[in-house]
Amino acid sequence: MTASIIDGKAFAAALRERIATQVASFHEAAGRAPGLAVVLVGEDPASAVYVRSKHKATVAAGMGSFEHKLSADVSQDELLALIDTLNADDRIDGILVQLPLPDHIDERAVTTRIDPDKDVDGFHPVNAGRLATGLYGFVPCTPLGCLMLLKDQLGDLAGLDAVVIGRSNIVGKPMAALLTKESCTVTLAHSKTKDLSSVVRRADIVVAAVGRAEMIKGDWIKPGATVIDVGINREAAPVEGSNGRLVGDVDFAGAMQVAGAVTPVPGGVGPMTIAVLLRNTLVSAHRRARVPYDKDAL
Ligand SMILES: Nc1nc2c(c(=O)[nH]1)N[C@@H](CN(C=O)c1ccc(C(=O)N[C@@H](CCC(=O)O)C(=O)O)cc1)CN2
Repeated sequence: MTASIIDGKAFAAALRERIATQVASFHEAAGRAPGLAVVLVGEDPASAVYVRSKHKATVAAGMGSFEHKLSADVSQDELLALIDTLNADDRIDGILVQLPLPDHIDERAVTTRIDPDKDVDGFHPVNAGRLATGLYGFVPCTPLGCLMLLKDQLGDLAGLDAVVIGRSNIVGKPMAALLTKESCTVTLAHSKTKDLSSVVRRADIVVAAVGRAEMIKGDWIKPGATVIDVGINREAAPVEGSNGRLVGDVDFAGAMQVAGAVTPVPGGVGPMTIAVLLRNTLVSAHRRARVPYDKDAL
């Protein structure tokens, strides 16, 4: 059996096109474009690439992009003061501080300073609480992107057995909450889970978000299962000066022999993160300007 490959890159491109159409309608109705502020602290090369991609995608969708690049030694107080300014700026509907932050800055202090109603990353405890209790709020981009791919692949998820491997606040926990909301039977597995391979073997849906290259083996997968690989791990470069291969948390070749469908790395979940960020920003703009929007198109 050979699984089908879930093309996250194509799905994300189509979502960004639908968003651009709705941005134009919003602009007409509200007299302004939705605005996204992205804050980058320091020079982490991967973060710089992601922030550049966010800027390009924001502008391409017709939104206003407000970039703030701060030096690696900026103080926490200066960063919090910038967030206060962005919270008060009416042109800005969404605020995102790129993670990871330098060690001297407390990530929790930063994410909780963002106005929950502009928190398009969905990392504020108020939004985590809203998701956990079934209230309307912002959902973190990566897990919401995974859910969109799963629903596109499988339709109704009710009654399916799902395992989420990894319990981070950014991916694992919100993913488990989203799947619970879809009436899946959810297991949230982690580094202390006993006999992980048996837990994975029971699942119709596997979401791997552990951050360990190719940890989930092909023979752990239930035949026909849908596998969503959130991991982005760079292998050591084969020759000095070149880039190592990107691999996910799942042994892709092994999973392809058994699963029904698998997301690749790259080109699976990753591109959904930025497309959903635009979606959350557009939704925020509509809510803040009290302009109704077409939920089904997003
Ligand atoms: N404030 C936030 N910080 C971070 C988030 C986040 O959602 N909010 N997520 C990640 C980084 N990230 C976006 O910020 C991101 C990661 C990966 C991709 C992506 O498209 N990946 C490509 C491969 C890219 C490559 O070649 O390296 C893929 O998987 O196809 C987009 C965005 C951490 N920080």
